[in-house]
Amino acid sequence: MSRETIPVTVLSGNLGAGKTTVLNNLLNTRMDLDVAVLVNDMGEVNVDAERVAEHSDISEDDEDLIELSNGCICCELRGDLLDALAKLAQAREFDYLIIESRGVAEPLPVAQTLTMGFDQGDLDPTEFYEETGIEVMDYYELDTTVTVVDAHQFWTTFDSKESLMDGDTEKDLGSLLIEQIEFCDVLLLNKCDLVDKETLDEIEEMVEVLQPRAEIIRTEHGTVDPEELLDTSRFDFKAASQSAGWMQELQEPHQSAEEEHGVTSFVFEARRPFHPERFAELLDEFPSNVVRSKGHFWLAGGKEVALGIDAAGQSIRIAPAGGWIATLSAEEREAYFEANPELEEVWAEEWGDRGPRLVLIGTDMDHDALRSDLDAATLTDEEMAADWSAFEDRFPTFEPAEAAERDGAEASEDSAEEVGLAD
Ligand SMILES: Nc1nc2c(ncn2[C@@H]2O[C@H](COP(=O)(O)OP(=O)(O)OP(=O)(O)O)[C@@H](O)[C@H]2O)c(=O)[nH]1
Repeated sequence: MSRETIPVTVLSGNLGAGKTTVLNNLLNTRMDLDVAVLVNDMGEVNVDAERVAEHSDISEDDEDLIELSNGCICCELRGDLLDALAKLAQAREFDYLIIESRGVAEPLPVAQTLTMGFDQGDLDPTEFYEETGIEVMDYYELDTTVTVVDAHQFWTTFDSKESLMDGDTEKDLGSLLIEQIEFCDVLLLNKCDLVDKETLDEIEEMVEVLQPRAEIIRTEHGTVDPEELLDTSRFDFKAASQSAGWMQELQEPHQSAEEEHGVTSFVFEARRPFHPERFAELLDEFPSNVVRSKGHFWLAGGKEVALGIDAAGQSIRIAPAGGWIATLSAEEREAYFEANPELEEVWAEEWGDRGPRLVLIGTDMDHDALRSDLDAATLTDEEMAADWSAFEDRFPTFEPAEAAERDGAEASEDSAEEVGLAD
């Protein structure tokens, strides 16, 4: 098989979800593809690589098996990953590459590394790259991103407060799981042998709300038709990064009916800012059945900048989400409306587009109670007329200059601050 670029499948999934089992199954299935494998393991010794070598035709000394240990390919090993892949492609001909990322790796940065190479802003070029100018995009094309989910541990992980270090940031397992679900083309719901049908339906319903674009496949012991994972051409960076359920909900809001297992989502919108202290208190006490919330909001005191909120599991990230359109000059605003006519619908007298717009996804959520709690966190008539700078405010402050032009409702990752509002 010959082609210009080598397609790549990336396997992600929490610790022990079954990535290596899936990989070994794939390698043991007769395929007319010559597959190379890159395994990124946690510790100094690459146990997964040994197991791949043990259970397949690929040997550990084989050039087709690369191990990157003692670091994470989505953080500190990104440069190493680019070099290893470029060298691999130069050294040998093969048709397909499978990358098994380690248990805590986020799929998005791995996908970015493969699609953008060294052009990622914060990545220093390696010696190899400086000398040769060769990098991944010259040889590879991301074909499919796969998340392996442990159905048996699903709800435990989902609710888990247990945290892991992911590079410099601490992440709880629940939010990692959500990120992995939100960013994939194919989702393997593995270990189905350990779970009853009703639980599986319940998990699937949650996954469908969080990630409507993914193909969900139920598996036992990682057994899956290779055609579902290799050479599918399903990966599309833009679609993948924008496909999460919350994003669709914000773009086409609808009140979802109570589903069989109570997984629902709704959009909260208001024309007033949140009171900084009341909103912080609400976030401190946010019900645990709200599993995902995302969007932007207006905080009394910050008339210039919209703040983005991105909450998954136990972690809440706040970041500037751009300036309000209302702060633009009349001409700029005109041009903005021409390009985005739908924005005229969210325009209100006096405050323009300022106001919270959040989507909440959860199980058995009491929409009315949540809506009224959120409403109660916005300013009262009296407070609207008061001096907003006098309100106690525990939120991080961002200067207008930090806020790039608002792009949808997304919080910019670069300046996000993990907030522990309770502290
Ligand atoms: N019962 C059952 N066990 C499974 C299944 N899939 C994998 N396992 C077992 O679960 C354990 C973890 O599987 P791995 O394939 O090592 O998981 P992993 O995601 O590669 O794990 P890390 O590399 O540690 O992140 C192993 O003992 C597997 O044999 C399954 O579908 N059912």
